[in-house]
Amino acid sequence: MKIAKFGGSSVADVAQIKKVLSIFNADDERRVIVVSAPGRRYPDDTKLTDLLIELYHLVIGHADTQQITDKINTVLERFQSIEQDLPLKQSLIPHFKGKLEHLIKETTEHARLLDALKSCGEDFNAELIAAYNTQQGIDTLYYHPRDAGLFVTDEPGNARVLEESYTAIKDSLPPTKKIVIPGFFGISKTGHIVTFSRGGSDLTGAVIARALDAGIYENYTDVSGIFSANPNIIPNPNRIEEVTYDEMRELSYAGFNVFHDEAIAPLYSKEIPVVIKNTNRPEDPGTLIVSSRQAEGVVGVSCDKGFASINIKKYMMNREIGFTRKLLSILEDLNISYEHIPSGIDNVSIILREHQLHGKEALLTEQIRTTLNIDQLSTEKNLAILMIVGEGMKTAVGTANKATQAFMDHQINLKMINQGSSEISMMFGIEEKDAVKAVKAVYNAYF
Ligand SMILES: Nc1ncnc2c1ncn2[C@@H]1O[C@H](COP(=O)(O)OP(=O)(O)O)[C@@H](O)[C@H]1O
Ligand SMILES: N[C@@H](CC(=O)OP(=O)(O)O)C(=O)O
Repeated sequence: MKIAKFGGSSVADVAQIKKVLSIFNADDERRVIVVSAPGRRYPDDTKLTDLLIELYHLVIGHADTQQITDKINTVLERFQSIEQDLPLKQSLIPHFKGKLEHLIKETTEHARLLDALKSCGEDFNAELIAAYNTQQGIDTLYYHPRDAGLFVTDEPGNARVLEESYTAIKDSLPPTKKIVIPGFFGISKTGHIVTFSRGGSDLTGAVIARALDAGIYENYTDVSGIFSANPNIIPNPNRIEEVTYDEMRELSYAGFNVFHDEAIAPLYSKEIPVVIKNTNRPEDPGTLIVSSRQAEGVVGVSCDKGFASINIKKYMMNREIGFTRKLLSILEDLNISYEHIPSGIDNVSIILREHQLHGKEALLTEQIRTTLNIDQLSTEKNLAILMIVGEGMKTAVGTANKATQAFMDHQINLKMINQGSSEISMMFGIEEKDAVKAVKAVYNAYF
C-alpha cells in the first residue's frame, strides 16, 4: 500500500488538483492521500493558511465586521474558484462559510481559535477533493482527523502525535476505500483541533503511513526530489538520489523545508521508505529516503536563520560537578528547548531558536547568573546555522577542512563549530547576514 501526501503547491488550483487526482487514481495501491491547503499559485500569491492567520488577527484585533467579512470572502473565493473550474456540481461553499462563522462565534480562547481557523485550509480542501473524485465515479471518502483517530497533545500550534493514534487510525479507516485526509492537524484528548508546526502536513502523511504499515510514503511537491542545497540559493543544484533518515532529519532541521524534520520520526522505526516526488513530473525518479545507504562524503549543505546563542563563562567550570545539569534544569523550568551546546573547559554556549527566548530572555539570563554564580554571560542574536551532512563523513578525512577553507576564502566569520557523536553532520555558527554567501561557498567546495 502507498500513502501519498500532496503539498500546498500541488493543490493550489484546479490544474494542480487534477494532476493530483490522476496520480491518486492511477494506482489502486495508492489508497490514502493527505492534502495540504491551497498554496501559492504564483510567487506573490498568499498561501491559504496565511489568509486564515490574517483572518484570526482581524477577529482578535476586533476589526470592523466588514473587514472580517471581506477576509472570509477572500478565503471562500479560493475554494469557489476551484469548485467552479472543476466543476463541482453541488457547492460546498455555504457549508464552509457556516463552519468559519461558527468557529469565530463560538471559540473564545485565542490560541484555540487560531488553530481551528488554520486547520480549515486543509480540511475544506480534503472535503472538496474527495467530493469531486466521487462525482467522477471513484467512490472516495473524506476523513476528518477526529474520525480517523489522529490524536495529538494539547499544545496549540505545536502538536505532538500520541502513540495510541497508530492503532486508532488502523481501526478507523476502511481497508478497501479511497480516502482523502486533511494534513496539518489532529485532535487532542479534550476534543480540540490542534495544528502541527508550519509545513506539518508532511507529518500527517507519515503518521498515516506508519499506522497503515505502508510499503512506501510518497511525498509530492513542486520539485523533482531533494537537492544538495536549497534551489532558491543554488541554481540547478545536484539532485540527491538516496538519503538516510538520519541525514534527512539533520538537513530538514536546518532549512531543507521540502520535508518537515518531525516527519521522519514515525517512519524510521518501521523502516517505511519515503520518496519525494514532483506532482508536475511524476515520471521523474525523485529522492528516496531510506534507513541505510552506501555513503560517500557530504550529501547536502543546509542553512537556517533565527538562532541565538547564550554564552556563559566561569573559571574552573570543568571541575564543578553538576554545572550543566543545573543549567539545563533552568531551561527545563522555563520550558525552553535548545539545539546545541558547544563547550570548552571554562565556557559553554546554549544555541537555541530565537523564538524560544520571547518573553523569557530576562528571566533566563537572570536565573543563570544567580543560580550558577558565573563570571560572564552574553547573548548573541541573528545567528544562522550552516550544516554539512553525510553518513560518509564518518570515514572521510579532511571533510571539515574544505568547509573552513571556504569560509576563510569568502571572509566569513565563523562563530562556532560543533560535531555530534554520530559524526554525520557538522554545524557552523555564522552571522545571518553571511548565510547566502556561506551556502554558495560551502556548496561549491563539495559539489
Ligand atoms: N534542498 C532542497 N531540495 C529541494 N527543495 C528545497 C530544498 N530546500 C528548500 N526547498 C524548497 O522546498 C520547496 C518545496 O517545499 P514546500 O514549499 O513546503 O512544498 P509543498 O507546498 O509541496 O509542501 C521547493 O519548491 C524548494 O523551493
Ligand atoms: N498549510 C500548512 C501545512 C503544510 O504542510 O503546508 P505545505 O504542504 O504547503 O508545506 C502550512 O502552510 O504550513
